[in-house]
Amino acid sequence: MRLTLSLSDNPATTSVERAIVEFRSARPVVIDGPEGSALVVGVEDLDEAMGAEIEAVAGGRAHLVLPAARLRRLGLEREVPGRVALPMVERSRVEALALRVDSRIDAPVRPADELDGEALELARLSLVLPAVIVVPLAKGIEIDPSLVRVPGEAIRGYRRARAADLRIVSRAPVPLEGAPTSEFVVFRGGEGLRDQVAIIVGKPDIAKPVTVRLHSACLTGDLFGSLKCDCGDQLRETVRFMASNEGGILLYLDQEGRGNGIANKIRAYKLQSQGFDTYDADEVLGFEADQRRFDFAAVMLKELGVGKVRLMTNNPEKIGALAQAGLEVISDHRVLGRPTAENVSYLAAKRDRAGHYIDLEGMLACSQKD
Ligand SMILES: Nc1nc2c(ncn2[C@@H]2O[C@H](COP(=O)(O)OP(=O)(O)OP(=O)(O)O)[C@@H](O)[C@H]2O)c(=O)[nH]1
Ligand SMILES: [Zn+2]
Repeated sequence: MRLTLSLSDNPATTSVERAIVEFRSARPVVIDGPEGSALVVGVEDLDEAMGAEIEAVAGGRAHLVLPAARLRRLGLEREVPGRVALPMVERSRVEALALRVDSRIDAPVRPADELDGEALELARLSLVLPAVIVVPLAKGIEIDPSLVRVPGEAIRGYRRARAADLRIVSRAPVPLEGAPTSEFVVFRGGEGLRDQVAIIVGKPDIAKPVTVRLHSACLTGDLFGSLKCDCGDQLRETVRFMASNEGGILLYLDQEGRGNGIANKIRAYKLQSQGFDTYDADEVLGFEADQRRFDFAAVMLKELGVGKVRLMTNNPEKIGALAQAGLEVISDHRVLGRPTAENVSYLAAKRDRAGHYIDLEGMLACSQKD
């Protein structure tokens, strides 16, 4: 008898998720495109054995793909990702080209093709360093049939498909300090299968504009009170404000490190300890200023029945994303943490380089009064 039960109603999304698991486990995957297929592996995972295997199948056609941000840091003015033929650079230099601050590029860089771009997107979705080795596969070449294959097109459409698919899987009251009437509502189906959480504080009237905060996870700041950012203060101040006013909804979004993941954020912190600011450090690693998308937050709010929001934020991107998704957004409420010696330059960079509405002088004056 043949089992006909379908494993998924969306095979494209499923194949991307399998590819993410493989990528995070340091196993190569095959991306299929209209022009052909390629074997792809993250630079982070390139060890001697993997390198030798790649050389065996590559026949001189393997290349290193780097995002535009990284190429800029290597001294090239680029708007699009680029590729360097691996036979032109020593394998031992690959990691340096992907990561090292003092690295220089001395081989020709050609524009990446569509499949190269999809390989980089897979690395980003997998929260590994966005630097990949791509090996175009010659027609008819035999490869291990247990390797996971994913259509490139599915990678490109993944974030959008996932956002549309979020569903509530559990909810329960969780009394919080200072906000005893709070409920946690867990959504499943986000990017990379990461769960997203809505915390309903008090009893907001959803017929009126609801006070809302989209809060991207920050392990160091939210949980440990890191002095490098303002996240912990913003989180607690938001809950306190909602509890002592008409209630509200806080979306706690699994977007650690502006969506780059905790490993890349701590890599960026290491670079910051060497003098790079928050955006430059991310650029060295190959990330543009902000990886996050907030369209799925609008889906969560709509599922909770919310149509009008009063958004607590300083970030114009969040305001734009919710408005774009069809929510009515009032955005006159800023959330200011405490400026510290360690976070003023971070706050100034957000204001000057990402256009966040941060009145740093006002914050400093306030904190001196306290
Ligand atoms: N990559 C990177 N991420 C950081 C750094 N410092 C903080 N973060 C992350 O930045 C994000 C901050 O998110 P939010 O608190 O939502 O803040 P925001 O985008 O500044 O917007 P608002 O607070 O709403 O004004 C979290 O995901 C943090 O983990 C850093 O130096 N580098
Ligand atoms: Zn933080």
